[in-house]
Amino acid sequence: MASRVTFIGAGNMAGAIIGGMIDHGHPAAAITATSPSDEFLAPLRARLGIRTETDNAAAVRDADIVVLAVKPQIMRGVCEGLRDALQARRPLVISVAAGLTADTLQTWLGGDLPLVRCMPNTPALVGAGAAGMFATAEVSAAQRDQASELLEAVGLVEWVEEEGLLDAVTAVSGSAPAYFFLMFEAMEEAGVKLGLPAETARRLAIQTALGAARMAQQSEFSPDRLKRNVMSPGGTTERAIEHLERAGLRQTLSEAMDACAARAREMASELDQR
Ligand SMILES: NC(=O)C1=CN([C@@H]2O[C@H](COP(=O)(O)OP(=O)(O)OC[C@H]3O[C@@H](n4cnc5c(N)ncnc54)[C@H](OP(=O)(O)O)[C@@H]3O)[C@@H](O)[C@H]2O)C=CC1
Ligand SMILES: O=C(O)[C@@H]1CCC=N1
Repeated sequence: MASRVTFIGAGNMAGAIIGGMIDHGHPAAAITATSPSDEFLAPLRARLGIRTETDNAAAVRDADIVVLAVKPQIMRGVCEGLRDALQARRPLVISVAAGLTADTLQTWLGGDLPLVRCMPNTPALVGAGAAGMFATAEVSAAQRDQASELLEAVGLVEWVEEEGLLDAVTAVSGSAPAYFFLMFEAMEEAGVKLGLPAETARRLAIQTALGAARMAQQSEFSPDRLKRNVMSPGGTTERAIEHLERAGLRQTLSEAMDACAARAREMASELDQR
């Protein structure tokens, strides 16, 4: 029988994982999502066939897995409201919140629950997610497998053995779809300046990213070698890559990712009011 999974919060991230799970064959009737407003839940219920609830504690009473998917800033109230129901049932709890440590979450939840911290990303919606996962000591091997299975249904899963590394995962994959979307915007704008219709430039840029990603994933060669294969000596790509390197693309990306990970750490200390 499929695990009964309850999502606390039904926004962008929960919606992406739920959509991917259903596409991958998880029965919609075994998925529950909660939100304060039924007005928001009604279309989800109609579109996906999942169960919905406005009462978080009621929604976890028969759950095997509970995914905490609300904004970090409201997580404390949500956890405290769930504490009794979760302590009574002790399901596997998976938090997808950025920058909220397992210690903080355990304190809010009353302690000692099997808790996995997960940093997923929104391409889970199309089955191409990438998630970093960290298991606390309370998580059994079987529960770790359960968490893997859930997230593998919507993409790649990488476990880290040090919780702090989830901040690096946030920089490399959790926040990173936005870096690529920014690049699509910029390439479309540049393509238009070069005379292409916007739609044509957008389609070409996106398809190229998809092709490059698939090649990098399937090839035996490193990204550097694949890059060099495109660069004919004295040709057009060489000119473009020289420009990107001179303009400091690597440094800019590195600084952006440092800022991302630093913000996750900052959020952890801002929100840790145990
Ligand atoms: N978006 C992303 O790409 C990623 C997000 N995350 C993490 O996922 C979490 C959710 O982010 P995201 O999905 O973007 O945020 P959203 O704002 O899209 O979703 C949060 C949802 O929680 C609902 N909500 C608010 N209060 C409650 C409550 N008391 N009980 C139940 N549900 C409630 C909100 O409803 P309403 O709108 O009505 O308030 C909303 O539907 C965050 O912790 C974030 O760090 C992690 C990785 C990637
Ligand atoms: O921007 C954020 O805080 C969340 C976490 C990772 C992606 N979105």
